[in-house]
Amino acid sequence: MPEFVTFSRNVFIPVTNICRNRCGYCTFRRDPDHPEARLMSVEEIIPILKNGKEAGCTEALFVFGEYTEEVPEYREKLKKMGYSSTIEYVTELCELAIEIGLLPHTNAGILNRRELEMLKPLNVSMGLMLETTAELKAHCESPGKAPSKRIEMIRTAGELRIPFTTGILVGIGESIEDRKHSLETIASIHKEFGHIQEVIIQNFMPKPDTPMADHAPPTKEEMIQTVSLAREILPDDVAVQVAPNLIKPHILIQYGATDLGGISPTTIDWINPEAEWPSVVDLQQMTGEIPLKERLPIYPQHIKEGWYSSNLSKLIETLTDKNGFKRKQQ
Ligand SMILES: O=c1nc2n(C[C@H](O)[C@H](O)[C@H](O)CO)c3cc(O)ccc3cc-2c(=O)[nH]1
Ligand SMILES: C[C@H]1O[C@@H](n2cnc3c(N)ncnc32)[C@H](O)[C@@H]1O
Ligand code: MET
Ligand code: SF4
Repeated sequence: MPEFVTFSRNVFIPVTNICRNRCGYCTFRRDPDHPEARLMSVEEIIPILKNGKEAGCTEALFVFGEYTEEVPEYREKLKKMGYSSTIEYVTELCELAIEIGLLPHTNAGILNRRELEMLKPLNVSMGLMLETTAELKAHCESPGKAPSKRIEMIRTAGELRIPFTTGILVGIGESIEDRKHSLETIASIHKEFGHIQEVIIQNFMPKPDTPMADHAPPTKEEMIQTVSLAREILPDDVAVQVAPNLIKPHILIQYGATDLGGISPTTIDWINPEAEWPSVVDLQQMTGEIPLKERLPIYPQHIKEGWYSSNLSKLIETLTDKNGFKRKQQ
């Protein structure tokens, strides 16, 4: 059993759901002509950030469809808003979040080295799920889910010393051997660069009206097995994260999960909108005798090692205690 289990409080900003990929399991993505296709404006985002700050959140989680610029309708929308590229817009959003007092964590799918370099000074951490190293039908219409591309970006983030979240999506048609190989791949990248803070073992949730609507989700036993495998394969300084709105965490903690990811008092999980966030009190009930500890979206080891830019040092300092966890409010 771990000494404690960690989580963070975030606001989830689904900046755009337009995406060049078409993953078989995803309901986040919308076609550009769909009534729910969106590119959120700064005016829409500011109150969400402010609400989150007031509710005690520390993290602004910005999520995007991937390389939306490859979709012409989106490019025009962005231009009308006054931005020449998505990355330019993301930098402005991150600056806003910092001004309001939240630490940015961006997951915009695949980004190149130049884009990562632009975001590093404004993000305390970034994320990209490896998903799997297997070539699967779920990803046959998603060029950005090619394992080699994902591995390349995770490695580049390491070279740039960006604290990083990655993970695997469990139950999308991969075998146990594939899961093992995916986790070994992540472990070997981490051994080279030391930037991976957490690996999410995310259980696939079938969604209606998707190609994988009738594909069975992983069983509890499979999840236990995969969490155990992750704990065995990953170095000790990497947290194993499970999502407490998608699966009951107690048993998974016994097998090696040490983090419950971001939960939000003010926003929904836009990727799994049907799965409500537990409150902190619910979380404590779920973890039972194991104490909970609130962390920031940058882990203590990376704070200690100074893996953040000077733009972020003041905010990190006011939010942390002497051990690099969230400071208790006075
Ligand atoms: O609310 C969610 N947060 C998700 N997060 C956020 C995560 O829970 C926290 O932002 C990190 O633990 C950092 O604190 C992700 C972050 C990534 O970098 C990559 C994938 C995910 C996936 C989810 C998700 O499905 N739902
Ligand atoms: C942000 C992450 O959310 C995950 N994701 C996308 N769709 C689903 C789903 N139906 N069930 C669980 N996780 C999903 C992917 O792993 C993506 O990378
Ligand atoms: C909404 S999914 C998260 C970000 C990105 N579209 C990816 O799949 O990597
Ligand atoms: S999971 Fe991400 S990359 Fe795949 S379709 Fe959804 S938004 Fe696009």
